[in-house]
Amino acid sequence: MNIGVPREIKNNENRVAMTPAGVVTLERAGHRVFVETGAGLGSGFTDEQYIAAGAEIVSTAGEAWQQEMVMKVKEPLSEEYKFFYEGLILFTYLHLAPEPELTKALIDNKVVSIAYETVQLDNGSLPLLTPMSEVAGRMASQIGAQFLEKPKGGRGVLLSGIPGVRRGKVTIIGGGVVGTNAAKIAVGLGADVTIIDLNPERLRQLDDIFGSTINTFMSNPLNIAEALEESDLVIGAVLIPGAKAPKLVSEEMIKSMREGSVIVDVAIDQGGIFETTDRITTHDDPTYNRHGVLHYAVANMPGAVPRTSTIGLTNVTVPYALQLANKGYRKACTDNKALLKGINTLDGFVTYKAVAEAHKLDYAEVDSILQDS
Ligand SMILES: NC(=O)C1=CN([C@@H]2O[C@H](COP(=O)(O)OP(=O)(O)OC[C@H]3O[C@@H](n4cnc5c(N)ncnc54)[C@H](O)[C@@H]3O)[C@@H](O)[C@H]2O)C=CC1
Ligand SMILES: CC(=O)C(=O)O
Repeated sequence: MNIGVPREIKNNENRVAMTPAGVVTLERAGHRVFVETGAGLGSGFTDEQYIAAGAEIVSTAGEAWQQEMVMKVKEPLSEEYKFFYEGLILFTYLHLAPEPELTKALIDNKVVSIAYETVQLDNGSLPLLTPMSEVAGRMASQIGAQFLEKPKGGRGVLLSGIPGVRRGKVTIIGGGVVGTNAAKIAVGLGADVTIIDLNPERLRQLDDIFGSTINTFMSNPLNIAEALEESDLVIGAVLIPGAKAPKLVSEEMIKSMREGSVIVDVAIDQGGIFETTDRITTHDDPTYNRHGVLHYAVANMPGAVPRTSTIGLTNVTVPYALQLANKGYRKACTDNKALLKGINTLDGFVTYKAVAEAHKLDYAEVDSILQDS
């Protein structure tokens, strides 16, 4: 199969969908990889390294996009929709629930879109989301600590406190991969950490992992409201796979927070869990102030640490890309049910229920389309 790897064009998105090591894996299996010139530079991979690995360098995005399968990191931006064509296999993060226009463009052009974030194993885990959630979770506490500094607009709180002065309070809503990794860093910084989750079993696991270094609470509006009133930093880390994030924090709750507190809505890629994170920010201009609270809502946080992120991402995506390339998407997805769950649009239909519900579009069972065609 011919595989294209375009350069990412989102603001400060320095990751790339394939490393030279990934090229070697695919090339040895008999596939050709076409990398847009300069695509790897942000992650420290030169064109020469790709050529040495067996890739062909193409000078335009169009040439990378005209291949049978395109691998990307972030969802295509509107200026990339013109590259869609019927039957294109697009393997990337998509986050379609908050993206009606992208969903429509994929359907109209009958793209076979396979979203990294909905590839799901039988145990419910999301193997192609996990490494980036690890990165974003760890970054969330680091970023929150930074924006709590006065010159950055925060209330001037040092999360660790010092002897004689109390520690800063961090509340993490959602105790999955992002939440756990955010907690690791926040605990390491010496903060007073609370994790709120809806799943009692998950709260038990967190209690086992962190012991008395954290507090755990069941997710309900009262517990969230009480935690927010006294938090310096709140991290949004909830996910319902494929669906729009639930708005768990109301504008009233934000108003109850102290001036200069910070929220980091990691779940913004699925629409965000705060009523007031009604817009996505960028690494260039990452925060805005609402009711005296600094809001950070960058949807591609790992793009800021591309060396770590690109390697972490491709470690997990390349084995799935190899299955798609070796067998074609129909057989690969029929043989591997985790990959099948990744298909969000096919033959002009939305095949992921939560996405269809988010846009009030007809939903078609992916199995039935694969059988019919
Ligand atoms: N902004 C960015 O750059 C990035 C964003 N993300 C996003 O971060 C979000 C979280 O991802 P993961 O941690 O990997 O998901 P996960 O599935 O590991 O964890 C989600 C957690 O939310 C909990 N949850 C569900 N409903 C809840 C509720 N009503 N109240 C409290 N907790 C609830 C679940 O029980 C689970 O523990 C996703 O939207 C993901 O796409 C991930 C990586 C980068
Ligand atoms: C998960 C995701 O969207 C990202 O890493 O940018």
